[in-house]
Amino acid sequence: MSKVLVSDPIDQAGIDILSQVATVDVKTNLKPAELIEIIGEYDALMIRSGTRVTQEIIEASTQLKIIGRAGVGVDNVDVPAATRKGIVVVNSPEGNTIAAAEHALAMMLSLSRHIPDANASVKRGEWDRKTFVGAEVYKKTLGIVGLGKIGSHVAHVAKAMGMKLLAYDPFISTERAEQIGCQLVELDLLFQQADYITLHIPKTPETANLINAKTLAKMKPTTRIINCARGGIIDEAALAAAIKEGKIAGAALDVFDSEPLAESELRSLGKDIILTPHLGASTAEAQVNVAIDVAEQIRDVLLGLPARSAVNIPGLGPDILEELKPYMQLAETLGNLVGQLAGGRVETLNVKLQGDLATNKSQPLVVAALKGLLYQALRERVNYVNASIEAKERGIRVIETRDASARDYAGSLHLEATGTLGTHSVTGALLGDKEIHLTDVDGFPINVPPSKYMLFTLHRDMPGIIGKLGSLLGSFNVNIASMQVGRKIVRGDAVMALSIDDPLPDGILDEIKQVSGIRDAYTVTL
Ligand SMILES: NC(=O)C1=CN([C@@H]2O[C@H](COP(=O)(O)OP(=O)(O)OC[C@H]3O[C@@H](n4cnc5c(N)ncnc54)[C@H](O)[C@@H]3O)[C@@H](O)[C@H]2O)C=CC1
Ligand SMILES: O=C(O)C(=O)COP(=O)(O)O
Repeated sequence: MSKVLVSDPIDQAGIDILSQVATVDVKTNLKPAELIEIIGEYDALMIRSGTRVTQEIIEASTQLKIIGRAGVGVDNVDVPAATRKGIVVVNSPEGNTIAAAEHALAMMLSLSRHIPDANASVKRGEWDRKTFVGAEVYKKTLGIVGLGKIGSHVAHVAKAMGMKLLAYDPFISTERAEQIGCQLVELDLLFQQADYITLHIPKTPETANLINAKTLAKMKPTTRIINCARGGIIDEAALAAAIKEGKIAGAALDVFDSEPLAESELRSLGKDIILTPHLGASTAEAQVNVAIDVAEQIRDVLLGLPARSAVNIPGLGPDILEELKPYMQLAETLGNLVGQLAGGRVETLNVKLQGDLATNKSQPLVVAALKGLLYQALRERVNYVNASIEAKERGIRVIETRDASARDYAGSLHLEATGTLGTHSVTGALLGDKEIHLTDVDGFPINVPPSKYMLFTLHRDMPGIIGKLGSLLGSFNVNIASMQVGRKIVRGDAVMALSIDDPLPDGILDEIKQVSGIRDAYTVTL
């Protein structure tokens, strides 16, 4: 039975799902050294933001197949290191959207009305109505940095509160922003005009320290900043200084450069700052959502099925996966086949998407073809996660072309591998949307479903050759399940594709190549 380590608190609903397929150990607050010591036992790791999955931890794993982040941000996981090791990293892109957006909105209103400090003062026995005079958000300008899932929900609610919305997000269109009721502007303009700035971006090298002394200087003395995205997007020392010097009015922070927040100037800024301990996703509803979402993906991967929200399988979202699933199998089979026909070291793989496939998102199909191509060399170590990296490290050049006019089949895939031993090609299509058929080998038209053991010959199309091959195989007790010849002209060159019931015994391939008229022969295991 597989073993799953849950190293941060997650909802029981997730544990229940994992328990269907695995032994689940919940061990929270592990020190890095403790995690390194035990990670070798586990097939899956489930975390939230509390566990840092570093390169050392990933390298110490020996059978880890999946890291599941019960939340959105995967900045606490060394994703490139996981990718190199073929470990799929999944998250829950939508499970806590509402929770995080509502926390940001709650922070904005709390900061405007000094609710935390006013509450604390009443609880101390005071009745101070002067100190806590606030500001309204109605008709104020909210600058949203990052108009993704959380930013969009914040926009939706803020709009209903009568706020004017500016947004900065270089990856979304003006039309989309307008649909959400936001005016897309440059960052500088947002900094200059916003009364409230709320951050909803991932932490990346581009966004680290986005709010710093220089950008803070562009803001109005009445500006309030809300960060429920990630620590490190704000330079905390610069922010504390700006609030102290009255350059901006205040800030509400849920996330910090280093968590838990250690000694910090931020704690000394009174009612102009609100600090919460990374609570954005901490609602009962969100925790159930993310736990189920991620546990289901871990369960699926442990059962050998694909994950729906893998962050390190390029271009493979759930909708695309659904649409391309049968073609992924086709691409993988063809990659495996052409790799075996080419033998030796493959230097170039041409991937041609034909017919309807020419209009599809091709990246997953290319990855699947590479996975198939590398299977002989890497066996189970190659998967959708690391196939592209492994190919790159082996110097395999991938050329992708499209031909929408190829109409023999609704959609077909043509792979051509050139390596140290020459060039070979295969084409395949799906019949009835499901069944894989090989439709061409080395330029010769055929129509056969692939089988586990196959034999291909390149020969001269002449009488008697099929009989000779048949009796030779028979003398070695090899049973032929099906056989088909593909030729372009009568008595010219031809290809024979045979499905056989068992692997070809040693030595027989050389004898086949000696048969007069047979120029070459290849045995393939799929
Ligand atoms: N405090 C908490 O507990 C929680 C925090 N989060 C954090 O909130 C953030 C946003 O989450 P979602 O909205 O779900 O993600 P999302 O992926 O839907 O949206 C992020 C948006 O940021 C934009 N973006 C990326 N780089 C940018 C840049 N350099 N400048 C401006 N925009 C940029 C993207 O185009 C995208 O539209 C993430 O960092 C996530 O980790 C999420 C959930 C809970
Ligand atoms: O989902 C996210 O990105 C979060 O920041 C939530 O973090 P958490 O799971 O509450 O530790």
